[in-house]
Amino acid sequence: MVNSPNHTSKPQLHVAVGIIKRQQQVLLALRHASQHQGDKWEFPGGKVELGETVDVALKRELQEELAITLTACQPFMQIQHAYPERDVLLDIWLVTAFEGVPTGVEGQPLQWAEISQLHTLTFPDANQPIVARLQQQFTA
Ligand SMILES: Nc1nc2c([nH]c(=O)n2[C@H]2C[C@H](O)[C@@H](COP(=O)(O)OP(=O)(O)OP(=O)(O)O)O2)c(=O)[nH]1
Ligand SMILES: [Mg+2]
Repeated sequence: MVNSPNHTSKPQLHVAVGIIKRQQQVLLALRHASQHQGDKWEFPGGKVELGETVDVALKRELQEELAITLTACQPFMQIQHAYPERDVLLDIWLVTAFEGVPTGVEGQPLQWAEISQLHTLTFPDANQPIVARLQQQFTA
């Protein structure tokens, strides 16, 4: 394919992901059954659009999906993962300040999950290193 830099036909997605932390908990949203990696818990976020910086994309996604306004964040980690049907670059940010009350605008269930219990939940396959790093960094 002419437009694909690595000459494969797999989509390459750049995804802005927010870890919204409150004391020893993080906010999770349940992906809809019909979505890629459906019925799994995600950190809210979504695809970076053409011409957007990642932090601008994250701010937009958190507004669209949760109706909160991101006011401060810092880079946390990046994960490149090859799913059979698409490759993703997860650009993960720690959200350190926001305004508003998170709401599942798109009807998605939300939960504040204890960081120490994250390993008991089902996440997209790419997320394992995020869970490991959160537990390493924020649990005793
Ligand atoms: N938001 C999010 N996406 C993740 C995580 N882990 C993971 O593998 N992904 C993958 C699943 C999807 O393939 C991709 C996100 O794409 P998406 O289609 O859900 O993005 P979006 O929010 O822009 O969705 P849409 O508006 O197009 O419906 O990243 C995660 O923790 N959070
Ligand atoms: Mg999304």
